Amino acid sequence: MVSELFDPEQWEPAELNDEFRDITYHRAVDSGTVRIAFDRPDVRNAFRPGTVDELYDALDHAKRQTDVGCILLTGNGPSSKDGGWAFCSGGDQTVRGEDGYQYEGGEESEAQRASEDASGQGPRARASEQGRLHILEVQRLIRHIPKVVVAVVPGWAVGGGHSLHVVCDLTLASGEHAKFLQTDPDVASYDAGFGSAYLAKQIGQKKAREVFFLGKTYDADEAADMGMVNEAVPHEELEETALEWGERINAKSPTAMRMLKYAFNMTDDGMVGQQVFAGEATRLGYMTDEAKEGRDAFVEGRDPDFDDFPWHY
Ligand SMILES: CC(C)(COP(=O)(O)OP(=O)(O)OC[C@H]1O[C@@H](n2cnc3c(N)ncnc32)[C@H](O)[C@@H]1OP(=O)(O)O)[C@@H](O)C(=O)NCCC(=O)NCCSC(=O)c1cc(O)c2ccccc2c1O
Repeated sequence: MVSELFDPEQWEPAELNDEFRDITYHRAVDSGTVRIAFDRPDVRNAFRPGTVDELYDALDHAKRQTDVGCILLTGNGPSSKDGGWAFCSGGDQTVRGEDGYQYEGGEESEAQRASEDASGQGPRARASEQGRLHILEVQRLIRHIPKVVVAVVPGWAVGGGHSLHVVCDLTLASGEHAKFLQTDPDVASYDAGFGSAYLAKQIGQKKAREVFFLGKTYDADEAADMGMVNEAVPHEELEETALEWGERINAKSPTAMRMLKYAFNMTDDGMVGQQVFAGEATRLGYMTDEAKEGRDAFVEGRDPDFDDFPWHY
């Protein structure tokens, strides 16, 4: 069983799924939606460095599927130990070293080993001696991926797990079991980027400071009232609803959705936000006959003739 809320009739294993150890990766049978799930329910889906590598690989794979418009990010459950549910409880504190989270011996998955072999460069420093904080790379991938990423929260979203839901485009939460909590300062950590500053853009400065400085736990309805959760639904309906959201999203224009996501990002993302948006504007430009004329003229060794193309206003 993948997860108690997982309906096996709706999903098939995605490429790479069999090679993952700490996550599962599925593709919807009937729509362009994928489901990526933390799969360490007995530790509230805490992530270790290998988990983060797998998450990055799955997201990067999903990014390159041109028939996929929606990514669901969730946590499998419940815990076999106590029946508790979690989206993600952040970095696994048992493998936290002095400079980040440490790989344990043999933690690399088959997928990582395969990708290292395929590079032809021998083992890269992926499973390194260095501590890692590369969940931040995952955050940036979620932020820039040209698809809608939905955090589907069946239980605890805590610490770095809370920050992950913040950076997702939408959050759908279990009415009964979802709980939102920031423990970063309890364990002397701080996500000083999307996890805090961007959260303040979502729920306001006072509330964001309350989340970190008082460390209260919020249920799904409270989190929705605060503006960091889109909707709370009955636990049993969580994944069904998430799949419906995926279908709604996939029915829309891919270009419009991509441009909208980057437009929403741009005001907060500085020059990188402008670059990402502008890159898509360039792509649209490349698709015009006007651009083809510029390219063809160069290739054919003649002056370009733009006379037929208007100066739009
Ligand atoms: C999540 C909890 C609030 C749940 O409490 P509950 O009482 O329901 O459950 P238990 O506490 O009994 O937990 C069950 C079981 O899971 C283990 N566990 C839970 N969380 C973790 C964890 N994060 N790491 C390791 N293990 C965990 C727990 O020990 C129990 O094991 P047993 O063997 O006893 O069964 C509560 O568990 C909790 O508060 N967890 C810790 C949350 C936390 O502090 N997370 C880390 C925050 S820092 C972070 O995530 C982070 C990561 C980064 O990579 C960053 C990078 C850059 C900047 C910042 C980063 C950052 O802040």
